[in-house]
Amino acid sequence: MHTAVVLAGGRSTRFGPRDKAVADLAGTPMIRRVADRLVSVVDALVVNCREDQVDAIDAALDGFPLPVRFAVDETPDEGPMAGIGRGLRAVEGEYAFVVACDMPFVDPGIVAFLFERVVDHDAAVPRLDDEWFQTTHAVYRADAMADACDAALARDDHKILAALFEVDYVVVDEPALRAHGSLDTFENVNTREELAAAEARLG
Ligand SMILES: Nc1nc2c(ncn2[C@@H]2O[C@H](COP(=O)(O)OP(=O)(O)OP(=O)(O)O)[C@@H](O)[C@H]2O)c(=O)[nH]1
Ligand SMILES: [Mg+2]
Repeated sequence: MHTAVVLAGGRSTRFGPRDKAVADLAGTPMIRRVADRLVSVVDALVVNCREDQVDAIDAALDGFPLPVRFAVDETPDEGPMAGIGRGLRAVEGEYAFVVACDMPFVDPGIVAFLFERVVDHDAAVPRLDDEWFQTTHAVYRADAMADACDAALARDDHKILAALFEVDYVVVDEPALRAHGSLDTFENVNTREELAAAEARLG
């Protein structure tokens, strides 16, 4: 049983007045594009967001073929790591792929490979040459990482790496990632300009 946890609890401040999670990207809400890319590699979807986002996201996911569950932030605006922990608590299986709602080119081949690499560990985290850990595009053992998130938050540390470094993680490097899919998987849409660029690529 593999789950995807889609993080959508941010305020999209660089994007503008509206929520990028449900922004139209070439005719499809962004979060729906992310979800649709994952149908072949997971069995269920968990969406982490604020209460005030639920109706719009639920509408965007209307007719999605897998079970969808919402994991609403108890306290909003605690940062993405709090969202990861909250989302992972709602996961039923052992492992979950955590992904930001603004990664519309997420590659199922790479996701499947991360699920392979995480076996016997608590996390499989991509890291490209000369870049930092892709913690919002990683597979986690749900209970271990949720515990690590709670522990970090309890000491008022909101950094994702503070939680990650508490668990047994493996780094998945660029050559391995390239062998399993397109690095476009990590592209994320933060601004209107990036939305236009993504739209252009989708033709
Ligand atoms: N639950 C929760 N998720 C968050 C929070 N902040 C960011 N996220 C999510 O983390 C992911 C990466 O964050 P960003 O790309 O910075 O998105 P954002 O914070 O909405 O956008 P900006 O306001 O422009 O930084 C996105 O999927 C966000 O929805 C938060 O405070 N709580
Ligand atoms: Mg942000």
